[in-house]
Amino acid sequence: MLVQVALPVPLYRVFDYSVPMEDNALPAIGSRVEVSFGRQTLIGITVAHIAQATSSVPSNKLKPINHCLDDAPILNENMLALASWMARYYHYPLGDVLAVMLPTFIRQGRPLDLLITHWRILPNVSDNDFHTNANKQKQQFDMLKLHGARGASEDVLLLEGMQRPFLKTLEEKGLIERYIEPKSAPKPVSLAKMPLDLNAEQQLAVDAILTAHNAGKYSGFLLNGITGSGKTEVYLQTMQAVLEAGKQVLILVPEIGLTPQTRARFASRFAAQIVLLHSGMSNTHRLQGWQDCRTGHAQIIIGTRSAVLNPFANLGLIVVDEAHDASYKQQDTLRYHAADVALYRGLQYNIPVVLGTATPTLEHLKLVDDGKLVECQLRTRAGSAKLATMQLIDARQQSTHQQAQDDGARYDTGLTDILIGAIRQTLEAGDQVLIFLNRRGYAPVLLCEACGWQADCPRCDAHLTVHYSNQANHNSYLKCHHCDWQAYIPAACPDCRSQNLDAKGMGTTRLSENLHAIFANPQTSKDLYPIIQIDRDTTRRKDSWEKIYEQINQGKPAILVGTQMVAKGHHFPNVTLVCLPNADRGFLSADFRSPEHTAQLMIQVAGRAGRGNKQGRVLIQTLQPDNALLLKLVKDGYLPFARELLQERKMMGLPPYSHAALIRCEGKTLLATTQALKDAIVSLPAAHNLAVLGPIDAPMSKKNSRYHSQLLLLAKDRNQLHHILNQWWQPVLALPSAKYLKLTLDIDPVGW
Ligand SMILES: Nc1ncnc2c1ncn2[C@@H]1O[C@H](COP(=O)(O)OP(=O)(O)OP(=O)(O)O)[C@@H](O)[C@H]1O
Ligand SMILES: [Zn+2]
Repeated sequence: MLVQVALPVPLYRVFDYSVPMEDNALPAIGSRVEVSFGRQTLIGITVAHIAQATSSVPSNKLKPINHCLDDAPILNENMLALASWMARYYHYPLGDVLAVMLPTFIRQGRPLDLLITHWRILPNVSDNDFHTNANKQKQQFDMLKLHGARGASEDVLLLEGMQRPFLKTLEEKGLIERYIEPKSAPKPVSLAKMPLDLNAEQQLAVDAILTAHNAGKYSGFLLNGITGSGKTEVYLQTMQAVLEAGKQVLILVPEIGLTPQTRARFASRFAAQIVLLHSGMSNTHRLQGWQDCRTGHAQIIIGTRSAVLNPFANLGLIVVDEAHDASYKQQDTLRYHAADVALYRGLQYNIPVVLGTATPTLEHLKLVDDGKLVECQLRTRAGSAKLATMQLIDARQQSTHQQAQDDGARYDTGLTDILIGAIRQTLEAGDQVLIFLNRRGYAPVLLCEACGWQADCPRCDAHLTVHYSNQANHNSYLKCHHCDWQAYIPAACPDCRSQNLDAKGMGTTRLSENLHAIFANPQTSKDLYPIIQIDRDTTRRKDSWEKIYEQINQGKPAILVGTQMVAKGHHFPNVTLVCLPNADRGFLSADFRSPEHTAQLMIQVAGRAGRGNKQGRVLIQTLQPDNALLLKLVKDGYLPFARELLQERKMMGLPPYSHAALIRCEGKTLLATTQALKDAIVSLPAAHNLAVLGPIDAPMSKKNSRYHSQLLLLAKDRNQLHHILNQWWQPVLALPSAKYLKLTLDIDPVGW
């Protein structure tokens, strides 16, 4: 007998190896083996046993495995089935699929059992054990103290800023100790807090999901509930029954929303083993989390996209929160969509899968129409909160506020007087204001007023963003938000030498500055209200988002200025006014998906208003107040708007009424990338109901000094599309041009 091994190489096949005589048994299917591959040594997964006679490799060419790494399979049938389904559906090599699925340490062949060092404070040690001059030690001691009697793992402590030498010193002084936490079977989950009384619609949703759970059947649900309708409470009460039945629950959350607050929402309801899985974790923790899912130690698993690829001992429910969120689609290597994979896994385990959102994607609405998802609607806000009112402000007719500069000249703040009046009124009433601007930095363009020169990225088809701050540290530079290229701000125009360079447009930093100028005390120029900027620049540091979060939750009047980071599921009860000074631009974009995505973002941001006891309102400042789509969204709300878009897509035969595959080609010149796609089309099987669009230059065709062309296949029938790709895609990758170009395939792309 031989073993067939899936190896992490970009080849669409598995490899046959023999097993040395002295090995007593064949490596089990699902276990890791180390093999020689060319001149490399690789670690792969055993996926089958075959008789030598059936191998296509002649026996004198067969190589033996070096050794088997596992006594028992690390991947069960369920996981292997998942891998092979993903390989088929996404047309991606099996070995590479497995490489994406597995934690780094598993791929590197490390043992499964990790011994993670924990540190804790010894009992009877108190603050008095420190001398006054041991400040730094005391500070480190206090950090550990925050973790209570159980302490925390070394990894976590180092991440928080503790330093190893100090841990050692404190240990030598007999103040703290290290220990290895024994893993015992988790205790049954119990309630830490009483559930809320559900309203009728919430109850219907919980009942529907639990009916599927009790029957042990797969069922996909779209929990379509407006912002603040209490979807979380539906998750919690459904989870309760599932956890009490001794099953695990997986909750997927968008990339950015994964803050300690997410954990706290679940930890405050259940006394349970909760495991967090996200991209910022160390390899040690990723492996530990993977093991905890696999052994059943983890009872509630909260994770971003890739958590859906984990092995689970006894999964009972999957929740995909904010299911519309773009971060669920992986945009490189294996381009999977976590919500689609979640549905597949639900089928595998015969369990319910809940996709929760206030702004369902058109794909999910179509699945409801097709009877593939059961829709549960929550049409009102939970508790006493009311949905905020939405109002358009015509920025063409309203004058924008002019602010005087030190030299007396006036500049335009980009905010209409109506908006400023509403902000002032809200602050004076003791409430908070949220202003949404989806652009970080100071300004999106640096322009020469004399000759029209603009500062562009030398590596991308994009303007450089001006990062500029008036504050003391004078940190000014130009930066490309696509490739991170940085440059100094030139003193004069490189083309015409004019010194008349001007930053055009508005980023969050500039808007915050304008707000300082407008709302500060005119005598002292001190802020009367804090202005809190929330974007990737201000939350880069580990704990900065948490600090901001705390400050907001104190509830004092403040102005929050944020990018889409603030749109995602946050609950700030004192925000009563939400302003969108120019969020509606997306309705003008050429991308047919842009209105859908823009509307989702607008509704999510708007949904942050009035979640507490006071009525909220939303002001949308626009230059296109007659735009039919915008009017529909504001007047009728998201669902009727989405239904209208869906109707348009149907008429035009666009997804979800057709199925798409996007082929991208990346190379040194557009000529080469376009030609490669033309060569590829030649072998495309002729088919009815298949539209071939392109090759065309990709949007932003130059990125990071590489050029991109693309080709789109649109088919009426999904099976037909996959049938064609099965015949066509692998030969395309074998074309001569594919050797020096990068060709990728994206199934169900979310943008093109
Ligand atoms: N049945 C209920 N009775 C009273 N209050 C409730 C009930 N259900 C939920 N709530 C409260 O309503 C608030 C909003 O709920 P939640 O954050 O779950 O909304 P959501 O639907 O997730 O909104 P979003 O989509 O905007 O994130 C929370 O403070 C929650 O405690
Ligand atoms: Zn760039």
